[in-house]
Amino acid sequence: MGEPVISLRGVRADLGARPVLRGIDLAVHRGEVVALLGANGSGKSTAVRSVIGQVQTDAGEIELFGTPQRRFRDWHRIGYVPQRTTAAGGVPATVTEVVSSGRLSRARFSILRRADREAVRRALDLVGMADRSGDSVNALSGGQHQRVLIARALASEPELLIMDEPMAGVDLASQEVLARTLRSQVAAGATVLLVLHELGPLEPLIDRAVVLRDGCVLHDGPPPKAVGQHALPGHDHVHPHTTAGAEPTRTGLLS
Ligand SMILES: Nc1ncnc2c1ncn2[C@@H]1O[C@H](COP(=O)(O)OP(=O)(O)OP(=O)(O)O)[C@@H](O)[C@H]1O
Repeated sequence: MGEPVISLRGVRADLGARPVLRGIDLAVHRGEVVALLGANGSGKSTAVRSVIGQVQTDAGEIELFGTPQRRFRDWHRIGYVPQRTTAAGGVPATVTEVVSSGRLSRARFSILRRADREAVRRALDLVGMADRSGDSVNALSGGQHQRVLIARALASEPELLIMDEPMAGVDLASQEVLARTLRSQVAAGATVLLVLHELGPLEPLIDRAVVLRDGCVLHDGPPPKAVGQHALPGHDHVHPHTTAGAEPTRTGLLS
């Protein structure tokens, strides 16, 4: 097993008066694909947002690539795809502009050079959106929009990909593109942490599943065999969430 890329030990987080993470242990090793599963409100998004510093934790330790999170600076090594709350953000940006913003963490002085523009182009190619590069993101379908957000995360050529429900509300064709994109990232050695509502088409990729219930780890091991359409019974899915956490860490990761 490779070295831990993500390590959470005894992580607790209260949001408002509510204990949302109640002592989470979670390790993701280099090259692993780990699914974080659990019912609505079990704390999955809060857990991944605590990993990238968007939720302040109240206890426990978080390490990224072996470095305590508070000293970690290499945020370009992480690509984050937030939970999608709307089909488009309402900002009149083009597909290229959105994907380019994911490259800024790599670019010196925030100036995109040729190599950066090529990386943006590669990311767009990977998700099959190169032909839409000049279009406004507001003109895209939900699935296409999600592909753009994934391209944005890939633009920094990250070693670790964290995706919060990448398949939610995504049409079948886009799901296939996303599964193919992930496969190619994994084949190239990426480490992946996925928040999932159901294993679905990503199931063959997943090495291990961590199931949360009520802010605690209920299971850490082989992915549960498909239970109907959903990874867990009784998983009734409702969105979106409000922004959590008081003072997020400045990471350059986009939410
Ligand atoms: N900013 C906040 N303030 C207070 N409570 C919050 C905040 N954000 C989330 N919560 C609550 O924390 C709990 C866990 O939320 P979280 O989004 O982490 O769950 P989840 O497992 O990702 O759920 P889902 O499947 O709906 O995405 C929920 O009860 C949610 O209402």
